[in-house]
Amino acid sequence: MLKLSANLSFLYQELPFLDRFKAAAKDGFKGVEYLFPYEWESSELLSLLNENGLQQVLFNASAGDWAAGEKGLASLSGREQEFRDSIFLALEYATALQCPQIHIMAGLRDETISHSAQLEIYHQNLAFAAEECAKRQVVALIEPINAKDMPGFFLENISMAASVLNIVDHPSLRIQFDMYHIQRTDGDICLQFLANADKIGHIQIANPPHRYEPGNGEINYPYIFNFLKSERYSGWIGCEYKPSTTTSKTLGWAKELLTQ
Ligand SMILES: O=C(O)C(=O)[C@H](O)CO
Ligand SMILES: [Mg+2]
Repeated sequence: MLKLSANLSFLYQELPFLDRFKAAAKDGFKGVEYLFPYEWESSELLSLLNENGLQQVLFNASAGDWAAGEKGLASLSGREQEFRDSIFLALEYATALQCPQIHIMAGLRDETISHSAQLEIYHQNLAFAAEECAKRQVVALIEPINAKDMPGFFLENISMAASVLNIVDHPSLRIQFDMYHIQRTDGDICLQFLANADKIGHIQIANPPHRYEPGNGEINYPYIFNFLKSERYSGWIGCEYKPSTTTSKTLGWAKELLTQ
């Protein structure tokens, strides 16, 4: 059976953040994910998870100065210590929230150094993060993000993510396969999934062109869900979409999956 997680940074934005846990549980979600937990105490977040019978599925390691446009630290020259500190902090939260995976964003291409030099930094930082994650039974995830939404993002497509995993070669490092980004960058969602199935740790969904809910856009999600069932995908599927109306009204497509 497919397991859906509510991404609370995207869904239920009609509510204050801490109220979104209850709303997600009321709609039938058993898991939640979101961008960053760091402005709240982990004890407060843990109480909300427990009160609402929810599992924390994923959150991101700090991505640098997000408000100033930074998109991760993992490939940035001269930021190695900050990167390591971001992993230690993420792992403290992951342990407290019993969260099995963290997403580590690559950062933007730095044109002041060569691509290969930046790639080498990325590999080394990910090897460090994977090793630290393994000590806590946490999986580190990397996600290719489409260049139309995030120009200059260093990890630009699924084949680059696969090649990074081949080089770093650590069992605690896997791909966050966001179908919205895959569709906008490469297409061939099912074939890309099959080619990389052994490397995929987490899936996220939204429907192009507007990043709306599955039932509203160009990807045929009923076909994709049947495909994932036939492939016996057993990880979580994060609903990381922009609801086209209030969130609960966009969940018609998920009724069967949320009531199982
Ligand atoms: O935007 C996405 O698709 C993500 O999953 C990141 O965590 C945030 O940019
Ligand atoms: Mg995503």
